[in-house]
Amino acid sequence: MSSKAWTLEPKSFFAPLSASAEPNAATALAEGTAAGETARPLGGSVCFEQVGKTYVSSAGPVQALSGINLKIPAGSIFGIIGRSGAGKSSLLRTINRLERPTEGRVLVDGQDLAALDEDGLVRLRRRVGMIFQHFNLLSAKTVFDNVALPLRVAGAEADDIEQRVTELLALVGLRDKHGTYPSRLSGGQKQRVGIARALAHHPEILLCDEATSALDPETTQSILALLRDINRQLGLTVVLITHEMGVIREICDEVLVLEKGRIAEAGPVWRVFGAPTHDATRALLRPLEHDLPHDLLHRLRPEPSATGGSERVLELVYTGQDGIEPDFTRIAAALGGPVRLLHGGIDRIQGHSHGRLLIATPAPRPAAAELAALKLCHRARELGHVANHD
Ligand SMILES: Nc1ncnc2c1ncn2[C@@H]1O[C@H](COP(=O)(O)OP(=O)(O)OP(=O)(O)O)[C@@H](O)[C@H]1O
Repeated sequence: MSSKAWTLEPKSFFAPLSASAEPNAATALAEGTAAGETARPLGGSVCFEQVGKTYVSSAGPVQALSGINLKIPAGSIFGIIGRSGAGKSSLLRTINRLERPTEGRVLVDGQDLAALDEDGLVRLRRRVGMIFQHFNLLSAKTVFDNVALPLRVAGAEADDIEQRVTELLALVGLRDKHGTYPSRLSGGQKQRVGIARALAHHPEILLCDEATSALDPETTQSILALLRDINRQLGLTVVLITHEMGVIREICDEVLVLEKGRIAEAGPVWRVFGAPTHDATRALLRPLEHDLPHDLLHRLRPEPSATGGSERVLELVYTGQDGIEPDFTRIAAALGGPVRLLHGGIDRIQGHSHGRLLIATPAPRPAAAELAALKLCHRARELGHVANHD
């Protein structure tokens, strides 16, 4: 569990993940905070009590959440996973009341969000920052103005805005980008601006909706490093949705698995990932089971992309028996479509082919087992899907 204390942890703690441009920039803000502000009372816990959410759509009611009872401890990094449509965003968005539950209650530090009036809602949104997959920056405004926006809306003085934005840009490693427009930034830099903007009002909770899904693996690592530094140094609760199980394994303390709007299982990551008890969790964890190259693991999803354009990833194993050899012409013919070799290798041992190949194909059929039945390999299985524009 993350420490909620304001004491700074040893720098070496950050070493493995500190890939940000200014790796321990969070320290600067924490130190600045300690000098310039009074420490806040510790906060940032979230409690869901029997939460349900039913949307009314033209096609009829859609039950997105049902019977959610859960506590997110203050100061933790909490992951929410589940298949597409499981209710992850609906649940996350109840924490800043972008969605209102149709049943039950959501409490932030014991305060029932349903009871908030308009002023209370404004205060809540300052306590709960949010970052998004596509960053949601204003393209006609500079980095400085994007980060300053929530402070301006709140009526802050120009000097205070200048000081806070400068602190925030140092925190996220973008000191030299004040006057740059978003179109001139990389994806990782845009997300850093999004993080700085979300932290403008010293929130106690940071909600992250697929915050690294649009980023390459290396940039993902640097954003995760930043989120973890922020969590450790500022004591902020981080609640994140991701399709990338590696992200959960890397930085989360606890994880919730949602399945069809209900809790499949929840608990410390070591326990849920170490001994999953629900089929939905096992399906989500399948990509982690394989010894895959890092970039491929990062892109692998348990299901095809909802918007189309993804390829199946198949593992073909050769054990040297029966003279079976990798034959791409026959494999492509069996799949009825093109095949890309992603990874793998074959050794020749006393004239027999041994090894493993990972291939990608847009062909939805046949099932992996049929490739073995056709003697195109000894064993085959489907590992998941990758978007072919990745
Ligand atoms: N505004 C809405 N009106 C009607 N139905 C909705 C609305 N928002 C979400 N839903 C439905 O509620 C269910 C849960 O959606 P939600 O976006 O919370 O799932 P999710 O797990 O975040 O999915 P994804 O991973 O694809 O983003 C889905 O069936 C979705 O179609």
